[in-house]
Amino acid sequence: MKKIAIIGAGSMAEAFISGILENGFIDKKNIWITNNSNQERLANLETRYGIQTTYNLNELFNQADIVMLAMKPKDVATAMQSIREHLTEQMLVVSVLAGVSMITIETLAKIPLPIVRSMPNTSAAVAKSATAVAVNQRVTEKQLETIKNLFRTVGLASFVEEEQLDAVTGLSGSGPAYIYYLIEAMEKSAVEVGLEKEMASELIVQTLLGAAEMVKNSSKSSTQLRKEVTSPGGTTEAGIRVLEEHGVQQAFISCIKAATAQSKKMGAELSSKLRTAEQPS
Ligand SMILES: NC(=O)C1=CN([C@@H]2O[C@H](COP(=O)(O)OP(=O)(O)OC[C@H]3O[C@@H](n4cnc5c(N)ncnc54)[C@H](OP(=O)(O)O)[C@@H]3O)[C@@H](O)[C@H]2O)C=CC1
Ligand SMILES: O=C(O)[C@@H]1CCC=N1
Repeated sequence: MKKIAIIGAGSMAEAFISGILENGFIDKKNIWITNNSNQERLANLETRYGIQTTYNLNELFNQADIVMLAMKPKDVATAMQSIREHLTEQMLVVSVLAGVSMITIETLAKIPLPIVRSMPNTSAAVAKSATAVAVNQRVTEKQLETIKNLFRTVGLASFVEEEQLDAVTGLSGSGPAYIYYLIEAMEKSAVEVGLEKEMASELIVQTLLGAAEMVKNSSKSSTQLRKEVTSPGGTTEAGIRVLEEHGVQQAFISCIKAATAQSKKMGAELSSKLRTAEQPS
């Protein structure tokens, strides 16, 4: 049975744990987690999921097969400094960090390691993450199998080139937030057009699920499916005209480009900081 040690106990780590436990891929006795200092958060996770929490790094890393890095990118250098003496070349390091390259992680670890750079999303909590994964050349065939199983336990997982991960981050890593933003707008408008909140919420969710299933299962493009809803001179046409007038589609395109650029920027800033720190003064 695999043991996983998770460093960082925030939203992404919790979504992952919840998804893993739902499918029983790793037993809760073998899911270990730590954070920086928020003891209350660890106690809460322990109570809710029955997983193991500790600030004792010997206990955390003892016989760990997988080490998951789940802190914010800005905290990775400090975190790696405290954990690196516990890492061994046999441990598979799985990062979910936006923007941070495998080379940066290896530089911080100071030892050669099998590394997986992934970009899941918080829908891992309901086993519906859209995850993209890149691996370095030290990852063995057996570890590759483990990774496939791990990520497929929490949703869909595709292997990509590392260069593509910033774009994946802008698209599907941040993606749930764009959809929640749309839902927020639909909820507000539902009340304004006179619908009761709870009922409107059910209609919105079902509409999104239905549209997603249609795109997934139909041979028609999303454009074609949209056109089929839009009767000439009808309600949809009136609504879409307003979206077009406000440049909503273009705004979404710019949004995904901005998020992609931010992922690249965070990674570049971190590696430039590391280079500066390495230079002799
Ligand atoms: N949220 C999301 O939708 C997604 C996030 N990600 C990536 O996941 C990572 C985590 O994001 P998220 O869960 O949202 O972040 P959160 O801010 O919710 O959680 C960050 C966690 O990291 C811990 N931490 C900070 N410094 C250290 C340290 N030195 N040692 C150990 N733990 C530390 C914090 O502990 P404490 O509370 O004690 O300070 C906290 O538990 C990020 O790198 C992000 O890019 C990827 C995909 C989606
Ligand atoms: O906002 C962020 O930086 C993280 C990465 C992808 C989703 N959340």
